[in-house]
Amino acid sequence: MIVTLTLNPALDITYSVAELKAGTTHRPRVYAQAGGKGVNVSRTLHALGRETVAVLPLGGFDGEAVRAELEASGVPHHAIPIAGATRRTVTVVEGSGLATGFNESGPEVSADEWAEICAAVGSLLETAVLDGAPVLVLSGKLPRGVADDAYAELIALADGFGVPTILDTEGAPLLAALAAHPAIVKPNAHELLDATGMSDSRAAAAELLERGARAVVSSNGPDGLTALTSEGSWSARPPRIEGGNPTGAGDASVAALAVGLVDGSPWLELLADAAALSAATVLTDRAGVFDAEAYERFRFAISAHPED
Ligand SMILES: O=P(O)(O)OC[C@H]1O[C@](O)(CO)[C@@H](O)[C@H]1O
Repeated sequence: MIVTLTLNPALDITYSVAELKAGTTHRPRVYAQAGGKGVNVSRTLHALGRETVAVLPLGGFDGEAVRAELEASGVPHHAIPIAGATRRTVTVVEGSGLATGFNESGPEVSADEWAEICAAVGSLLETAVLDGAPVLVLSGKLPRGVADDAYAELIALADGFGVPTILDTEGAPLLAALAAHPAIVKPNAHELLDATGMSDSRAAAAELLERGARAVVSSNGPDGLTALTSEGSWSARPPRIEGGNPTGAGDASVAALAVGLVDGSPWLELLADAAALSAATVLTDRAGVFDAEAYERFRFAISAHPED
């Protein structure tokens, strides 16, 4: 069982246009679906036939739309009602594959709502532990009202059940979480440099390891993924893709990392799979949706290699 938690979910809207031209009117192709990083991870895992549940606070009109879409698409979920209104995230994707995002900041989560979220995660993990070896995935930006050490608190909670965590976030919440020893942190290259204030990715990943992460996997778009642990470093590069939609490609790699953690896969296999799933996600118009045929092809074509 892979439990994902998206503290600031969204009604994810994708506008596909040939080219974005400021100051003009566009008539886009539109997709609207439940989103936020952890939701995309659960959607991917569900499509892979893996057991998952997406935990998310929901409120307001768009929160209802998110809930209805999750019901319709069959992604297992556990919603915690909140007073604030769930946000929208809008991505405009051009034919070239260039994606421009507009991520609203989202609602405030009260202290009581935060306590309910923690209790829900705790009881899901407690049950999941009885059924096997679960993993907890923590993804995305924190909502207002929740302290920067929220992820640290959740990692400690999971640790109490012996459950490893994968964390995909940025900035202060990422840094605050490291001392709680997440099994894997997955910042993208920009977030990695931004969090550490460094200019070299390898040194920045080493810094996160030094501060407590057990493994650092950084994603760098078409350049692929690099993992760093105390045992070594490995990289995998996806095939070159023209066009598509890169939104949610990082979430697909987190889904693959979670599967690898559950299965106990070696890093070479795990990274190659993450690069393949993420590339197969770029090929589709929608975040959190991958091209199954391409995924099978890429899995055999991509191999990871150790870094010096
Ligand atoms: O939590 P944020 O960092 O604002 O990211 C949310 C967004 O990220 C995505 O999951 C893509 O990774 C979008 O679907 C969108 O909902």
